[in-house]
Amino acid sequence: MSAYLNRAVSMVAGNTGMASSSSSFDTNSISENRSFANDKSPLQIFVKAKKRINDIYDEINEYVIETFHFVNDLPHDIDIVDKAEKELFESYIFKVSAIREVLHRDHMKVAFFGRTSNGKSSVINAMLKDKILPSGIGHTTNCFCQVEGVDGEDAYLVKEGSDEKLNVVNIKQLANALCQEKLSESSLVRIFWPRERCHLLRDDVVFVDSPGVDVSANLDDWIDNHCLDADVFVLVLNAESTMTLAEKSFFHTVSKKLSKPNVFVLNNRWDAAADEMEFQDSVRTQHLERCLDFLSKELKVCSEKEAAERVFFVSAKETLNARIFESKGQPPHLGAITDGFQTRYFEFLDFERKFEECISKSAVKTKFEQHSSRGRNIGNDMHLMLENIYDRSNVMKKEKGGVKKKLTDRIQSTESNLMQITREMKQKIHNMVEEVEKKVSTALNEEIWRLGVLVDEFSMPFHSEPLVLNIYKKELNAHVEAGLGSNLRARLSIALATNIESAQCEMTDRMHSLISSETIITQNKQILTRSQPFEMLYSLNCQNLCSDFQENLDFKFSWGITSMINRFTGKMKTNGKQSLTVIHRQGNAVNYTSFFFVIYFLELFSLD
Ligand SMILES: Nc1nc2c(ncn2[C@@H]2O[C@H](COP(=O)(O)OP(=O)(O)OP(=O)(O)O)[C@@H](O)[C@H]2O)c(=O)[nH]1
Repeated sequence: MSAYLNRAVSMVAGNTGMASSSSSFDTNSISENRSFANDKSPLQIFVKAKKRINDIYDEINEYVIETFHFVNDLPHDIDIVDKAEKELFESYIFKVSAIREVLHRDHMKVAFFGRTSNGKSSVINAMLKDKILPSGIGHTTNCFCQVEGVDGEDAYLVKEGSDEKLNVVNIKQLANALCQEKLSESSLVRIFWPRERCHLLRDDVVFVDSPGVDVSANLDDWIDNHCLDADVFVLVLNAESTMTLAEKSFFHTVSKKLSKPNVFVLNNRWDAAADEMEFQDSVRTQHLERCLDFLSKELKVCSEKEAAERVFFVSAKETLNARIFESKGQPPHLGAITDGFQTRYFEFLDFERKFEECISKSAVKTKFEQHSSRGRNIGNDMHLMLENIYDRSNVMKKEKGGVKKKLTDRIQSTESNLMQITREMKQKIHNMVEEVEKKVSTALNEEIWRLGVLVDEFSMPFHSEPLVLNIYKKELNAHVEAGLGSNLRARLSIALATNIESAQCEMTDRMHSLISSETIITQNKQILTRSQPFEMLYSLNCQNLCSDFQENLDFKFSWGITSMINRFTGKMKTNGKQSLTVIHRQGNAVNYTSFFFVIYFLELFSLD
């Protein structure tokens, strides 16, 4: 009672209280309240929270998608993230998108219950400031009607199980549409009303009107289908009578299914009490006490103090009338039915403000608390997973760093060893070349000394005829070339081949020591195929060597005998332009030729 008095005093301060006449109606206070309803409405708590949580979820969505793509795009050969983890990251994308969808649809829901004709539809219409739902004497609401805001100018309704949008131009049409259909009591008709016509719809409040609780035994179904997501319940009572068992038992069931539902009680038709002014206070006290007891002691949904802020005495019909006049630019008190309109009207405004505060806070809590904790959990889970991945990649980085260092060190040591081996091998090759040169030179020298034998073996008959002589020379050259070649091959090939093979083996062994055994196995085949048998080729081409030789069958040699002896003994350097001494000798031409060859070859292959 005291709460009521405080409320009444605060609302009508400066006026004559409940008995004030409709003519002294304070229009300034009303417009103040109206602007409050629009701009500073407690519903903004929900509206802002919804915007904020949607923004947060947009960010979470970006984060989740970006993370998934990052994880998914990691090279497959890098074993940091396994398949299960990738799938988990992907699952967060679906989770977040599902939550975002729910969030976009989230609204504040208020459901109205009470006996038939108590004025449920009238209360909703008064709150929406328009005759949206049909109301009248008798059972007018035959199913659940949900009024929700929609963008645009056109109102329409959608029946349960259908996507068809039925145009609704006016209330009569809506009433007809609802009556024509044989709808079950617990079915739902959704009425979409332009949200700009009412701030409650604009701010995402959804109203649910119900058939009278006295006309159905299916209360459980009603609760399951229409009440579980409701943020606020309004019990609309008829102030002309007392609360019935049906009304009480419905809310008992609600409070069993939902933990501490927010229940407001409207003692509607309070205008009727004005007809019996002398009993008004006592009736009010009686109703109030019963309602407070019902909320705090029977349902136990709130304390007695809180309950005092949830019980109101209003006239929905009057409020609706006032608002309709107001919307036409006329004074609201024209809608008054009886005396005390201003008090009842303010009490209705007070109900609306408390209702808005309650529904806004409750919806933020019930709708967004869960989503925000889910968002936090998703963020935390992903953070944890990414940290694990980060730790793993750090370990891997360390390992790879170690391997890289080992390899770099190995490359450096291999490079320096390779340079060392290359140097040594170059030296070895150089030595071998020198040795080969020496051996070839020695062998060639010896063979040249033995040229006489080769020439002696040449048995072609000699003739001084120039033509025959040319053929003779050619054959002799070929004979010497073949003989010298085969002699050199016999003397040098094996020794040189052995030498080269051992050098090759040494080189291969030393190269093997530089590379790992596995690499050797894979490379061995190639190395083997590359090692061809060593073969020596002696290309003497006597024909060319002797091309500048002009025989003189008169045997007029220009070298002196001493210098020739010096030449044979190697004491004398030759430049191919020695003075010649003439020797005259008749006899065996073969011997002369032989002699000549020896001298000539000695001059050619002189190693000086
Ligand atoms: N005097 C007076 N009449 C009211 C008030 N509220 C509603 N009525 C009238 O009561 C009748 C029933 O109102 P409704 O709003 O249809 O009641 P309801 O609870 O929705 O009824 P159902 O839809 O049948 O369950 C209508 O004729 C209204 O004009 C009020 O505050 N004062």
